[in-house]
Amino acid sequence: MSTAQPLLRTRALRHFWPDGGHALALEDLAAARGESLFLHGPSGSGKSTLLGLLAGVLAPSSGDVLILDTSFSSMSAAARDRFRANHLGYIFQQFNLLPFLTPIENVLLGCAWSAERRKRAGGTHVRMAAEAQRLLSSLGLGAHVWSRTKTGELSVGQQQRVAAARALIGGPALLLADEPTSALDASSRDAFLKLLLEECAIYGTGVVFVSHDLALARHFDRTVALASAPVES
Ligand SMILES: Nc1ncnc2c1ncn2[C@@H]1O[C@H](COP(=O)(O)OP(=O)(O)OP(=O)(O)O)[C@@H](O)[C@H]1O
Repeated sequence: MSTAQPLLRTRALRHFWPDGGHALALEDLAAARGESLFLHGPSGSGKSTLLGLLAGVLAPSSGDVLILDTSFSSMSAAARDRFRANHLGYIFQQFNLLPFLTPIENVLLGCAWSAERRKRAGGTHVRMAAEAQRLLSSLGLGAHVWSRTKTGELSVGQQQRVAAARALIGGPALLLADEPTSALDASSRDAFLKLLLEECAIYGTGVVFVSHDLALARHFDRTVALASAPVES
């Protein structure tokens, strides 16, 4: 793993929820640019919590998260939003797409808040739309679906592809994915993951992919396990 260009590092990271019931304590984690990590653990072990910490939408109780050598704790809320828009893509478990927009319109939202991402996606509306189409095609969504169908009318597997393209457009440094394949059968899941990781490789995008399904681990450079038991504060 290269130390010259660290993608992410965590330092003594701990997170306690206000009710005090559960906590996350993580051994220090590091990933190089372009590296793909598979994060697994049973339900309730803190996978989504960790993704929230890595995305800077949750502040840790103690310890620190650094993305591209930059600590979220050193940033104002506005700077965090900007940093996230520029460098992070997120695929949510429920996709969080806008159902009345077309797939292309949904994908373009992925770079709507970042001039850097728009530039990397081509800069002009025409070029960005072409890049959105390329991504959707590469991720297995046929041309007949792109522009005319409302995203809410697509199947789960098709929506998953739109969500992935939205997260990837403009080449974020880090893609965070929260069980986006849980509704798919095994062969569709494997095919989708292969395509997704190929696109990440094209962009040089590193990945933290969360799942409880260990069978998916073989697609990734490295596996990180979260323990099931809550830790003591
Ligand atoms: N907003 C919250 N307030 C209080 N506790 C929370 C909150 N969000 C999560 N937790 C608790 O933190 C623990 C870890 O939750 P998290 O959603 O991170 O687990 P997970 O591994 O992603 O689970 P799953 O696989 O079921 O999605 C759980 O015990 C959960 O109840």
